[in-house]
Amino acid sequence: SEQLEEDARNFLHELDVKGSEECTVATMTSWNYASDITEKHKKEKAAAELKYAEWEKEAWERVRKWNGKWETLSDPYLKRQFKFMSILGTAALPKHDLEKYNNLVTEMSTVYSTAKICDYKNPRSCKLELEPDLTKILRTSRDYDELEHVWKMWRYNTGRRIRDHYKLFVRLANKAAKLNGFDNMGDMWLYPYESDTFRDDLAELWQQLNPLYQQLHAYVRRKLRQKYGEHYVTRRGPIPAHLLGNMWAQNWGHIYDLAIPFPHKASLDVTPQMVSKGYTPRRMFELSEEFFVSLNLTRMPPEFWQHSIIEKPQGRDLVCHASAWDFCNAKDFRIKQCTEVTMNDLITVHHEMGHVEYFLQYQNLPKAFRDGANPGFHEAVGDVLALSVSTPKHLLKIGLLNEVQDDPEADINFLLSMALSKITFLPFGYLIDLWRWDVFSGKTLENDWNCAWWDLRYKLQGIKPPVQRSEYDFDPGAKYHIPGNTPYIRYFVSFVVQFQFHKALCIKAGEYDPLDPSKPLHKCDIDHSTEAGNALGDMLQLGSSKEWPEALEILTGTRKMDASVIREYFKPLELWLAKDNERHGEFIGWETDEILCTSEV
Ligand SMILES: O=C(CCC(O)(O)[C@H](Cc1ccccc1)NC(=O)c1ccccc1)N[C@@H](Cc1ccccc1)C(=O)O
Ligand SMILES: [Zn+2]
Repeated sequence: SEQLEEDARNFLHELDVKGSEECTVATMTSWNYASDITEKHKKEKAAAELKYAEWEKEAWERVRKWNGKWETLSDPYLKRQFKFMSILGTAALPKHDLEKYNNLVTEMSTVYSTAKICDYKNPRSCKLELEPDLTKILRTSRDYDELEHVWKMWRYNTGRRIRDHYKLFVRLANKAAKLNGFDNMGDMWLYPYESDTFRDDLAELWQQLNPLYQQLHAYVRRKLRQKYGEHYVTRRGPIPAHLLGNMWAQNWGHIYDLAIPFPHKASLDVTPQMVSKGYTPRRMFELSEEFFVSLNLTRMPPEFWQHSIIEKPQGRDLVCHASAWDFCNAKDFRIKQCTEVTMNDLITVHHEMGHVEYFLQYQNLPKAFRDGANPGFHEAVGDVLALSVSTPKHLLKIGLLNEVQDDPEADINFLLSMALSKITFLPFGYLIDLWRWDVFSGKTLENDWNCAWWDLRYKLQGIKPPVQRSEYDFDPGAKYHIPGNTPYIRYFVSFVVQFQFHKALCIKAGEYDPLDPSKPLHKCDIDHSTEAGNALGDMLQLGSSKEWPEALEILTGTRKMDASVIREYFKPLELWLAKDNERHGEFIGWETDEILCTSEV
C-alpha cells in the first residue's frame, strides 16, 4: 500500500542516518589502531567494535519486525535494502563470543603486522620487516640461500605463531555463520555474489585460464633453471617458491629481468626512471588522481590529502598492508599505504585509489548500497586504470619511458611483463579461498591444514616450498588476508572482470577495434577519454543497488564473467610461449615424488 511504502522509506532512512553515524565512530577507532598499533588504540577499537555490534543487532531486530511486510513492497530499491539489512553478520554472536572473535582477529593481524626477522648476513640484527625490507630482498636478491632464509623465517614468525588462534577463530566464525542461517563462514562469504552457481563458474574460469598459466610456468621454469641450475630448478618439477620475486609467489613481475624474451629491446621496468626523476609517494598519488580526473571522474576531497598515510611512519608499529577507508560521512576518505617509489607500488596506488573512487561515486546512496556491485568489482576499478597506465604508450606520455618501439618483439616483451603479474596471480587468487572454504566446511581437518595448503599450491601453481613443511607450520598465516580475515576470491574475480571492463572502456575510447590490427586490446590507453570515464562512472554510481550481472551488463553488454577477454589480451604471448616452449622441448606442467609436507600423525 502507499502508506506501507511511505513508512518503509522513513524507517530505512532513520536506520541509514544512525547507521552511518555509528559507522563513522567505529571506523575512526579502527583507523587509529591500524595506523598506530598501541594497547590504548587496541582497547578503544575493541570497545567500539562491541558498541557497533550492539547497534547492528538493534537495527536488525527492528528490521525483522518488518518480515512478512517488506516482501510485499512494490519498490525493488526498498526491498533490496531490507534484504541486505536482514543479514546481521558476526554481531549475531553472544557478546563474550564476539569479544573473543574480535580479539582473535586483532591479535592475528597484530602478529602479522609487527613480525620481524633476523638478517641472513648479520644474524644478530633482527629487525627486518616485511615492508620495505623483505619485499626488497625477495624483489632484488638472486642468492638462493638468502632467499630461502627470508622465506622460511617470515613463515616461522607469522604463520607458526597464529596457528592456534586460527583454530579458535574458525570455530567462532562458523558459529556466527550458523546464527545467520548459513552452513559455515565460507557460504556466508559468498552471499554478496548472489549466485548459486558461483563456485562452478569460478572452476570453469580457471579451466579456461590454466593452459595459458601452464605455458608461462614452463617458460619461466626454463629461465630460472638457466639462472640457478638444474639441481635447484629441475626440468619437469615444481618451481621452488622463494625464487619468484614475491613472498607468496603471487606476482612474478620482479624476475622479469631473468625472463625477458628479447633482451636487446627496451626494458619496461620504469622504477629506475621514477627514482631518477625524483618521484615521491605524493607525486604517485597525484598522478593517479589526474588520471581519474582526466576521465571526468571525481577528484580526491581535501580530507583525503589531510588524513591519508601514504608513507611508512617511523618509530611506531602499524598495519603496512595497503587499504582504503570510507568513514561513512560522505566527507572523510583515506588511504593507508607504506608506499615505495617503484613501478609495482605505482600500480598499487592506482588499486587503492580505485577503491576511493568507488566510495566517491556511490557516496550518496543509502549505506546498505555503499559497496561494490560485488567485492570483485571493488578490487577491479583501480586495476582497470592501471592497465592503461602500464602501456608503453602511456609511460611515454608521462615521461617514464623515452621511446616506444612498435614491433612484435617489443610487444612480446610487454605482454610477458604483464603476464608475470596478471596470469601468475590467477591460481593464487583462486586457491586461497579454495583452501579456506574447505577449512570452514570441515572438509580439511585441523591437522591437515598446512599439507592441504601445499597440495593446492603444488596442484594449481606448480610450486614447492624450498624446505619441507609440516603441520607445525601454518603457511596460510604468512599471507595478510588469512590473519586479516579478508576474503580473497574477490581478487580472482577482479583479475577476470577487469579485462572485461578494460575492453568495454577501450571501445568507448576508440582505442580498441577487434577488426583493426593496429588497435589490439593490449595497446589501449583510455587516458583522457570522457566517454570511457562516464561509462565507468555510471556503473560505479550503482554501488550494490543492482545485482552485479546487471551492473556488468550496463558497462560491457554481458551478464557473465568471461575468461575469453583476458585470453584475447594475451593471445600474441600465448602463441609465442607455445612455440618457444616447443622449440626448447619444454615439459608443460609439473610432477614430483618429493614429500612437500609431512603431516605429524
Ligand atoms: O590486498 C591487496 C590490496 C589491499 C586492498 O586494497 O585490497 C585492501 C585489503 C583490505 C585491507 C584491510 C581490510 C580489508 C581489506 N582492501 C581495501 O582497502 C578495501 C576493499 C574493499 C572496499 C574498501 C576497501 N591486494 C591483494 C591482491 C592484489 C590485487 C591487485 C594487484 C596485486 C595484488 C594482495 O596484495 O594480495
Ligand atoms: Zn583492494
